[in-house]
Amino acid sequence: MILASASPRRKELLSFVTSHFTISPADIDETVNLDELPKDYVRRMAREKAKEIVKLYPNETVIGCDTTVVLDNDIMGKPIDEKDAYYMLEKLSGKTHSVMTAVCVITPEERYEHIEEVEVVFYSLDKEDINGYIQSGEPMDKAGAYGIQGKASVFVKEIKGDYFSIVGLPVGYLNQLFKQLGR
Ligand SMILES: Cc1cn([C@H]2C[C@H](O)[C@@H](COP(=O)(O)OP(=O)(O)OP(=O)(O)O)O2)c(=O)[nH]c1=O
Repeated sequence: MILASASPRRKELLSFVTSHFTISPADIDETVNLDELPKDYVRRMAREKAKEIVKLYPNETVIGCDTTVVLDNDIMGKPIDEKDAYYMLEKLSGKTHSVMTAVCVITPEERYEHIEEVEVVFYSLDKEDINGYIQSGEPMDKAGAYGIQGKASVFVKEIKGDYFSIVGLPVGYLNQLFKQLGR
C-alpha cells in the first residue's frame, strides 16, 4: 500500500491503521477551478494525488487525501505567506467553519472515495492571539492556517465530527474500508 502524501501527520495517522505501507508524495496542481464547490474540489484533489502515484505503481493500492477549510463556501488552503495566514485566522475568529477531508483509495480493481466533514467553532481571536500564533510557525503548512493538534487547540470552542479528519486522515473510515477489503 502506498500513501501519496508528504504530510508527516498523515503518515503517523495511517500507522495507527496499518504498518504495511510506504510513502510516495504526489506533486499536483492545487488550483481551484472556476465555480468549483468545496466538496468537488477536495474530492478531485484526493483523486488526482492518488492517480498520480498509481501511474508509477499500477499494481499497488494507493491512498490520496486532501484537507480544506471552508468558511461561507470559501475554500481556504495553505496560506501563501504570514499576511495570508493573518487574513485567514481573522476570518475564522468567532465563527463556525467546516473542515473537509477527502480520501481516495485506488486498488488495481476499484476506486473508493469518501469525504469527511467536520464543524469547528472558534472563539474570538484578538490581534495578539493571531500574531503570537503566526510567530509559532505552525500555520504555514496547514489548511486554514491552523493546526488543531498544536497551539491552535486553544482557539477551539467546539468540534462536531471526526477529530482525526481535521488533522488530515479519517482513520476510522479507512480501518472499516480495509476490513471490508480483507486487508
Ligand atoms: C485544519 C488542519 C489542517 N491540517 C493539515 C492537514 C494537511 O496536511 C494540511 C492541508 O494540506 P493538504 O494539501 O491536504 O496536504 P499536504 O500538502 O500537507 O500533504 P499531501 O498533499 O502531500 O498529502 O493541513 C492540520 O494538520 N491540522 C489542522 O487542524
